Amino acid sequence: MELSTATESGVPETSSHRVDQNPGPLLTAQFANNRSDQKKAKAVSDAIDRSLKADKERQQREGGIKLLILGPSETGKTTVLKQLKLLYGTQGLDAERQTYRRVVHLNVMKAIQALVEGLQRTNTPLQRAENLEHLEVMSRLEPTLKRYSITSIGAINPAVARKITDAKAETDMFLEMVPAIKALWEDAGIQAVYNTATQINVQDSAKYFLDAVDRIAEPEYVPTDDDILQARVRTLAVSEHIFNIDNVAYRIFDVGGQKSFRKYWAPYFDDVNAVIFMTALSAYDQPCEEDPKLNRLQECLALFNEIANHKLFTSTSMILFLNKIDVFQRKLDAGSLVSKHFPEYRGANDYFSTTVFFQYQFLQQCKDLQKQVYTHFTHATVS
Ligand SMILES: Nc1nc2c(ncn2[C@@H]2O[C@H](COP(=O)(O)OP(=O)(O)OP(=O)(O)O)[C@@H](O)[C@H]2O)c(=O)[nH]1
Ligand SMILES: [Mg+2]
Repeated sequence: MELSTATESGVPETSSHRVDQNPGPLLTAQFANNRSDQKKAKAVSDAIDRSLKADKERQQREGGIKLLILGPSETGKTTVLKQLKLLYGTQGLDAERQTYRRVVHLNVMKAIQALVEGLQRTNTPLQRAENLEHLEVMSRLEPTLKRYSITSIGAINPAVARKITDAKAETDMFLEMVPAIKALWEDAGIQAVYNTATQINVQDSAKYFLDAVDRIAEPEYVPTDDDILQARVRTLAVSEHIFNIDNVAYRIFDVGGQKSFRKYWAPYFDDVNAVIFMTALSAYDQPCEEDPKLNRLQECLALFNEIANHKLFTSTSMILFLNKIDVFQRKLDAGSLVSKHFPEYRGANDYFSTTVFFQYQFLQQCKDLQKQVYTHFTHATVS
């Protein structure tokens, strides 16, 4: 992963204080029964409180450092987790490699489908008339494709079992679509939609996968680490992952970022050492999927406001990843104006000025001026 560091990041060390003897509640009761010894009882009670606190700290220390990866959907939370698996996991991404074969197939089909939708919505003509028959193939397969959806990898999820009924049928469908996918992706009409229509909801990895269709369609195709980093699977449930880094256990939680899944985050907010808050800078010109009237980055700022000022995170380190800087740069290069979506921005439309502006927008959300927010500009799909 490429990190461009604005400030140094860090996770606080837990206290090394240890209380070995816990007086226990029985002792307190004995003292409390004797009125003249109330002072002593209070002292013991305080000792118990201190002891419980120390126990909690020890538990936390022995249970590892707890880190949450939070942020809206599609900002790269699971991608960061994959990077951690590559860096610190015992088997990298091998455990999920086979499952990702199907994910990649689906990603390719959904990418071309989104581009075809964009073509139709923007009334862009195809360059080659003979490609019209491929549009027909696409629309014929669309209802079937809608039924296929992988929403979590490795997790037992009844919804997944219902949706993915037949992996072979899915692969056959992909292979049947390959000629249409290739011809359409090479068509100048589709390329124009990809290059200019930033408003269409096509995934960031579309070009990566569509350029690689021949390799992906090979019978022995096995996804590479890069393929897995680029692949998109919506996270539904909160999942916990344990990494041992320099003999310290890190318990890292990945959550589903869509609005409807955020209600499941709160039970994990206790005793958190650090929060990595993910945001996709490239979303500055995109509407929210759940609420198209809302700008994605505005919605992300509001969510960061909630998290950074949450009462359970007063002493939690806040690490802010301003992610997808590659896509962000590409949009600026294509002439997409930040001021069109953030009218209060009056500066130049270059990378440096705009990133300073966005960083300030995020830091401004934090009401506690003493709170350190460690900021990084990231490109999470670089291996
Ligand atoms: N180009 C580019 N793509 C990225 C970057 N980070 C993540 N992606 C891609 O963005 C897509 C979404 O990433 P995820 O990690 O699944 O997003 P998420 O935040 O976990 O989303 P939810 O699970 O829905 O909450 C994937 O296809 C990733 O490969 C980046 O820095 N640059
Ligand atoms: Mg995810």
